[in-house]
Amino acid sequence: MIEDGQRTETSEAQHALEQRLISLLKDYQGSTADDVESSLELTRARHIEYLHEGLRERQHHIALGCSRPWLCYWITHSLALLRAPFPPSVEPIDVVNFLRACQSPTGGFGGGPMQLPHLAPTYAATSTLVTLGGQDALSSVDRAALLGFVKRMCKVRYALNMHAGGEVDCRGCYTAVATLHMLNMDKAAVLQLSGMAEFIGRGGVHAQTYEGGLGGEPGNEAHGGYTYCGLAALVLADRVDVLNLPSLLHWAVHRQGLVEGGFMGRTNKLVDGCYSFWQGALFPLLQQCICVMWALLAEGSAVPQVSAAVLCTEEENAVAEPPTCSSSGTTEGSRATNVPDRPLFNTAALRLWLLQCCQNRRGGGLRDKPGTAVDYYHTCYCLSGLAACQEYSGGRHTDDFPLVDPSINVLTSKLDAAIAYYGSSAVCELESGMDQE
Ligand SMILES: CC(C)=CCC/C(C)=C/CC/C(C)=C/COP(=O)(O)OP(=O)(O)O
Ligand SMILES: [Zn+2]
Repeated sequence: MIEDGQRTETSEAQHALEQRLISLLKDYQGSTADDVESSLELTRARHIEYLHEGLRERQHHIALGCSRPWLCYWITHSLALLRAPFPPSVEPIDVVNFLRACQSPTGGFGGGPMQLPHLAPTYAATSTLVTLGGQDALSSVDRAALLGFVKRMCKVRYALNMHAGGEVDCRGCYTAVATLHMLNMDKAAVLQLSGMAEFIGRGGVHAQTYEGGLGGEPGNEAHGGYTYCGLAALVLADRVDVLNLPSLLHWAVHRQGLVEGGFMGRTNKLVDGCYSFWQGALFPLLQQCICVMWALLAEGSAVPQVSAAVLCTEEENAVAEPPTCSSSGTTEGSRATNVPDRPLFNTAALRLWLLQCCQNRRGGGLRDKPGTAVDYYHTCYCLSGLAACQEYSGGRHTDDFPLVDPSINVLTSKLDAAIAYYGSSAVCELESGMDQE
């Protein structure tokens, strides 16, 4: 907290925002004076304790019986973001062995041992193994069988089933393409078989709505979770050309709550900590597409309003010139080469919302909003949102997060290591005799 005497002119805006959040927080049921008065620090040690407890109790999460690889991912990724090791009583190999038990002999991973393969836990298990890294974890994925499973999910015209006979929405497109990306496997056949570009964008059934965001499936309301899945899938597939990017950017900037600074998932709904990632990560992804977007604007599309919130300073809000593109001007590859010279959303406001309102400072963990309980899903995505704030704040604030790939949400260093491992000649030779469907 800033002491009155120490306040400078530039800290005035931050102080005003802090005061606003404090009075807001006091209004929420269940908040205590202690919650409100604490300083704006990430209470790392408490969060690490909470995550360690989750790893130790992992076997007992019966209520989440079909999401157990997700729990592994939320916890291991959160620990990786906090640069924290596993607790002494749990070895990374325990998690690898558990995920091995979730792997289906027909390819892909189920939500628990002996369950049918499903694209969502397949993405979660793979992200966990990539985050753990090393020979044991990376070699445990049966890549050939997994590709067969993903191809079998492409039987519908447009997009993929989440599991055999299951629902069809943007999550399937994303989890399929993100998993293949982590495993350094060719995405072209799955793109072609699924027609996912035309499912998400123009040219087919079109999940992008009149608002600019994407619905889970064509005809549904635009929603942050599905918008992330659709945009990230198209970035990874190098097919953002099918989207109306100015309209998507316009929708995304207006999802940041003007009062709280957090993001909402849909128009006129409440802000929620987890959208700090689902919505917050849209901006670095859009940044990767920005040269394409400005080319579209040059063709005469409407200019998007880039200012994220009234909380920005005038200088931050000024959009006199298009952002500079520091790369070759293409969207090739999934890495953010075009680091913005100013953030496309209000990173300071989002960070304050997360630190002030979403942390449980005493018990550890992060939450949807004050008055709700912490859980591992919100802990993972609130921390992921904070990491995005750090990276795209143009150096304005740092909470010591490592670099994260916004299209996959694993550490960039871990993703690079996995891609190199799967591309190495030793692994290719080992797998060369395998039958790829
Ligand atoms: C990688 C992967 C599988 C990603 C899934 C992304 C996704 C669809 C996230 C949305 C999760 C969520 C909080 C839904 C709540 O909708 P709601 O209608 O209850 O909440 P609302 O009021 O905030 O819209
Ligand atoms: Zn949430």
